[in-house]
Amino acid sequence: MLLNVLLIGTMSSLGLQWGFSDILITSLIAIFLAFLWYGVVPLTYWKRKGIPSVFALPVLGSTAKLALFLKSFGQITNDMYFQTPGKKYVGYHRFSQPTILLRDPELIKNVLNRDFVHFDKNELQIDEVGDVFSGRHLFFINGEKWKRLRMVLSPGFSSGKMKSIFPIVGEVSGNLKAFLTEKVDAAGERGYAVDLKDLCARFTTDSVASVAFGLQCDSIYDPEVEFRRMGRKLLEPTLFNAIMFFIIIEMPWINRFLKINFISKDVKSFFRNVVLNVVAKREEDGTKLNDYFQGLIQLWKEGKLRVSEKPIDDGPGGRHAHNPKVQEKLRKEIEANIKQNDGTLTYEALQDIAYLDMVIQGESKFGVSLCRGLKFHHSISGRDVRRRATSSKRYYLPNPEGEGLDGGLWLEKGMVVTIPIYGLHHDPEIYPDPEKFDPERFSPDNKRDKQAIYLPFGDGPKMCIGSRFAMLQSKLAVVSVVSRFQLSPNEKTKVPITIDPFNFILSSKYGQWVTMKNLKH
Ligand code: HEM
Repeated sequence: MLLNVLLIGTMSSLGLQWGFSDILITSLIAIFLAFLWYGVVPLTYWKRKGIPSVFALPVLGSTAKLALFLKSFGQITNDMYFQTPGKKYVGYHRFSQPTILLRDPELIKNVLNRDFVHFDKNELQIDEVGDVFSGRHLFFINGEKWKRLRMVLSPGFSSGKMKSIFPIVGEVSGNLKAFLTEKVDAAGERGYAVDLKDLCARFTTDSVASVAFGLQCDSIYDPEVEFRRMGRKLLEPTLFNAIMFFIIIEMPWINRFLKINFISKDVKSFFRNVVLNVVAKREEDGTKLNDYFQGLIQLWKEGKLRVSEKPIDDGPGGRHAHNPKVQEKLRKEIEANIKQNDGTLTYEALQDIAYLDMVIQGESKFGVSLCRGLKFHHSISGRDVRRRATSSKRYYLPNPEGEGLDGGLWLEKGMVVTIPIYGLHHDPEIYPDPEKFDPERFSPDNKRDKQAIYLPFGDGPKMCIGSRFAMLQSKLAVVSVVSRFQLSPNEKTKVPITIDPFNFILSSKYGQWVTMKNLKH
């Protein structure tokens, strides 16, 4: 357009008269040139650099199906991962933006851990002033601000802290068991058909409300309570939300101007009020609970939650869980463990049930499962982890075709590197028969050599801060359900799961249906 205006201006200043058709033709030429300049020329980037790349359409790039909401984030990177076997990394385009898809486990480990200093910034652009809720969330902030907040929050997720909140999550999982017992007993022989995706979200809501705010919200019994409604709204897979999330995630350079809020106003104001009310109530009656919120109030009083940029001193079925044999083995281990501990389940005993760990890890490899449903935030493991090259010192990636070859790539500052977790977890070279639900892959011995490529919580200094909490509540929920009920697929169960393309987290479109029955003794 600018070119068009300049052309028209130049022609007018030369005294040439313009008719409608002249203006139309000039405009079309200007649009065509802009299309070439912004939509086509950037696609030659990888060829110019001599780096293999995946197909990209002009303007829409390699992620066209994502832009058209035909596939989800995770599926798109997964497709690119499987189109490029044998490469250490390849180039692709998010619109016209050149981006790296990193495939090699060793390079992935370096980017996430050893060379983190080169990649310590998030690529997402959330307006910190206009969208205080998300803009100041650990997940979105960068550099020194991130480092400081991460350090302050980390003790709240230590194993010691998990032990202290164990009884609180234990109580919620007790509610889950009581609720299911009522339903399964009432359903009799035909069993109780339930969507695990929804049930796990309700369990998570109750457990987060208890642990974080000391609130009993009972969404297990009443799915329409406001806490749950607002939580659901936060990530509702509507077309509008899908477009907003798409802009925030895939077009962060546009969001710098649009300043889209990650969380809608009513959800924000609801949770803001929850926080203010809880603080006011505790201040008023002097209550001090052993929950996460009490820790935050303390940090806030000490001024430690102020996000500062001041540098800090570092100092020193068959294929999934319906599998009856797996259920049986798990049940036996749980029973043996509880028996050993005089009929109670302690925090330490829960950590000792090795097979429980293996089942949950086997499940989370799939990305969508009973345990994955237990996440409370946008778990992005089904999507991918991304890092942006930020250091003033440039970063070098070796030749993508193999060891010892000349020629690699100096990453330009700002270049985004994508780590295709879903693809890695489904690669038959890494996990033979990858779609098979097989907890044995995660036995202590087998797990050791998979460490670099088992990344449900990411890795390195930015690894999921809530992983211990996620595991704790997953374990407690699985124990409550498996020790009491037999799970089997029903006519609504979809295998394989259909991924919802409108949802920016990996989520099954039609839920995860099972039928629960009382165990036969
Ligand atoms: C099954 C459940 C969960 C999964 C699979 C999951 C997965 C992830 C992944 C893959 C990352 C990105 C890590 C990286 O960039 O290397 C992440 C980051 C994060 N997760 Fe989780 N998560 C889960 C549950 C939770 C819970 C329960 C909380 C909070 C209580 C939480 C809080 C966070 C935060 C704050 C970050 C950003 C950390 C940072 O940038 O320093 N997550 N999570």
